[in-house]
Amino acid sequence: MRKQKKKQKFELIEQIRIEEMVAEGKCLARHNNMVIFVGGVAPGDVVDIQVTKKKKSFMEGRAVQFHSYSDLRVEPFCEHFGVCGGCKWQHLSYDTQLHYKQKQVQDNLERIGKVTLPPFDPILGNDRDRYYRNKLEFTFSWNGWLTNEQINSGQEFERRALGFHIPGRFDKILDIKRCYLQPDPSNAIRLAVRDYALALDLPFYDAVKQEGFWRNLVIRTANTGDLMVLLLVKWDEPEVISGVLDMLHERFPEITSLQYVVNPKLNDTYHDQEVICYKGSPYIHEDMEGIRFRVGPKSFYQTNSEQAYELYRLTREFAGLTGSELVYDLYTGAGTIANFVAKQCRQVIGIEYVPSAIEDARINSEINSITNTTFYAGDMKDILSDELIARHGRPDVVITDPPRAGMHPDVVEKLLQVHADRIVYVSCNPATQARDLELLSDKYDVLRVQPVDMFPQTHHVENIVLLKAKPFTS
Ligand SMILES: C[S@@+](CC[C@H](N)C(=O)[O-])C[C@H]1O[C@@H](n2cnc3c(N)ncnc32)[C@H](O)[C@@H]1O
Repeated sequence: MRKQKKKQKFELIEQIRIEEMVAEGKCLARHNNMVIFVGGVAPGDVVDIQVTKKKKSFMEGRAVQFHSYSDLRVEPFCEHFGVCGGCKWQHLSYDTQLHYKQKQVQDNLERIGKVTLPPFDPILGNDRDRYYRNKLEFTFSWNGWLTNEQINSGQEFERRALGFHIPGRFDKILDIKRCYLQPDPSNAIRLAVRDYALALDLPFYDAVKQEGFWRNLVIRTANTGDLMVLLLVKWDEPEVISGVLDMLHERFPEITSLQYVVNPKLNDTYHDQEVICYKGSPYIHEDMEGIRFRVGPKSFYQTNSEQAYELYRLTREFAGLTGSELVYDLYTGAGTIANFVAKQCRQVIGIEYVPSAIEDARINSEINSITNTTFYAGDMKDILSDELIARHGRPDVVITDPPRAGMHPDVVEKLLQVHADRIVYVSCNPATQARDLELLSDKYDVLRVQPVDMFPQTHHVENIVLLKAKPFTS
């Protein structure tokens, strides 16, 4: 018989003052020269901490009792705060959030990057600190998460749920009453689908047994007014699928794209599944300065349209384009930056791992009559090769927007060899960006740093850095 691992019980540290906000939205306190990382608190709170993990140089814990609250706190506006995995910084005012995001970028660049930095531009906040997302994905569950209050109330609650994952739990879903992330009619659509499904006898998904009919619901609201709803179910049940989609069509005439997927697989990804367009168009469109981006049910598009525009506008400004430049757009996704800057330069080469994103990138050039873009699909470290550079020429400007892990060392090495005059480095992870900046620092100076907030109420921050090639010294 397998032995049950005994859960170690660590100490309770009483009446400790939270000092600072640090990486990943955690706060830091100190006890007997040991650092403790705690979530869900604010600098200035005085709390009792139950230690949950102990390492040589740090501990992790959770606040179990509050003795006094920080002045930085505000009342969270969402009833799901503290349970739901999103919007974990709602207990801080938006100005405080921006302050800590800017600090997070500065600390990382100074501590890890160890490069000479110019004065930072102040973080660009989002005018809209709620309802800023254009896409949300909800999950059905046969056995939703009950809060402590619900359990302690002794009442019976509907266990079937449609909502978001509890942090760290693949199998537990919080039924969402109202979400403040996506504009109307997102909440009304989700609740209508939930009520429709509850009234029928078909099972909500069980993520442990990997069975159940109702799986996921994706809602996309574009800045053009287009609205896409995508329903995912486990097996084909034509009458039920038509029933729910007809109900949506009737109640929400603003839906421009109504689609569904029968996903019989064990996992939720549908990129390899057929999407059936039930009513309306198979696509929605986003708009940026008159450039239309076609977004299909499987396409990637930045989830905050308003701030994506600000991010791209600043990226283009940092690139200092005059019309004559050859630009390489690394990690181009659906070619959004490449197409956005194309009219201000001679030619853009976009490179991206995902072939379907590259198809979108090409289509987006085509529908906007952009003829000076060329896109390649493949791993950056293979595609960004001597052969590619011989074919297209040495870039004047490189724009790079890698995933959270940053750039592969071979890619950084290639950029050092290529030695473009300017690199605009867009990043969603200041720690890996700082690491890469240090690697580039032999040949590049940092000229500008501009954090941008794409995700209010969370600790996430985007950062744009302009690097300029140092003059050759031989
Ligand atoms: C942060 S996104 C940038 C998207 C795009 N610049 C935009 O603004 O929409 C990073 C992109 O890098 C791509 N990617 C990740 N690893 C890659 C690799 N090894 N080679 C090429 N592309 C990669 C991902 O598929 C993703 O589209």
